[in-house]
Amino acid sequence: MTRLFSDIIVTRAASNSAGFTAAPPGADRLAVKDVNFWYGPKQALFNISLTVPEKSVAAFIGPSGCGKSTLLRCINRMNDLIDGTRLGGHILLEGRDIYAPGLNLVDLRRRVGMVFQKSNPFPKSIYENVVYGPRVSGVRDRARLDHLVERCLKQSALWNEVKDRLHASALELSGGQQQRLCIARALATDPEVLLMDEPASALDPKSTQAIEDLIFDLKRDYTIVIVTHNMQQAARVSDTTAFFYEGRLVESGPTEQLFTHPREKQTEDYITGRFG
Ligand SMILES: Nc1ncnc2c1ncn2[C@@H]1O[C@H](COP(=O)(O)OP(=O)(O)OP(=O)(O)O)[C@@H](O)[C@H]1O
Repeated sequence: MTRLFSDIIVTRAASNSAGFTAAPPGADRLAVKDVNFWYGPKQALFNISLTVPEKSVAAFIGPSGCGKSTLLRCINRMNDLIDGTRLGGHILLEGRDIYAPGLNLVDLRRRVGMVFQKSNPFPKSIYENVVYGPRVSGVRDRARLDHLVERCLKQSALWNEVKDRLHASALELSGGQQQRLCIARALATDPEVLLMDEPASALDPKSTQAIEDLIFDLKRDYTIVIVTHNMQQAARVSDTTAFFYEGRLVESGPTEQLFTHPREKQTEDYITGRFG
């Protein structure tokens, strides 16, 4: 049995000033270990363990309500913002537990960027949207910010469409362009991991294709986790896939294997459209 979401590698090393460690050689970028999660009394995730290799795309799939987005939001501690939530287990970024006491949350969210289903640009210019995070972190140098804007908009394949109107409102962009702008904004803080919660589900086929092409390009530099309802999309963009059902991880592995030779009957029923 080949497993890309392989056994968890937990290695301790001296932490840097931000409370994180350098990646031990061969470590997965991200590891979820025995995670249980509750919204108040309701348990939404049960004993989830998986790993995501560096510079790859992992897709989370499964029927509505199975916990995909909940797990994604645990990876940058977005669920902390909801009263009454509780997590058991560990989520390791470069071998370091992101739920460890004293962890710097601002730094975590810089390192683990997030793109949502519905694009959410700020009501500011294109330029100001991209530089928002770096500005908050204190970057003031104009030349540096200009350079950053160009780099991030190029990385998000938006530069050619907006380079002549960087100071126009972001709200004037099309839905697909706004989503690419949100990706550029997420890239501006130099994340290592990008979380994407159904990033193309509100877009037309052409914009969806643009986002999928972009994900393919971005994995050269970033580790990406995408939640999607669209199984063709998971098959097209991801290297590994994890199938969830009712808060449990049913099966995970290389995408091609999971879609062609699923180990579990439940996975097969889902990917062949028998339920969900
Ligand atoms: N803020 C919340 N408070 C209470 N329960 C929640 C909250 N958010 C999600 N849940 C519950 O947790 C479970 C998992 O939800 P989640 O949104 O993670 O599923 P999902 O697989 O992403 O679904 P979808 O594909 O419909 O987005 C569901 O039963 C849902 O009702």
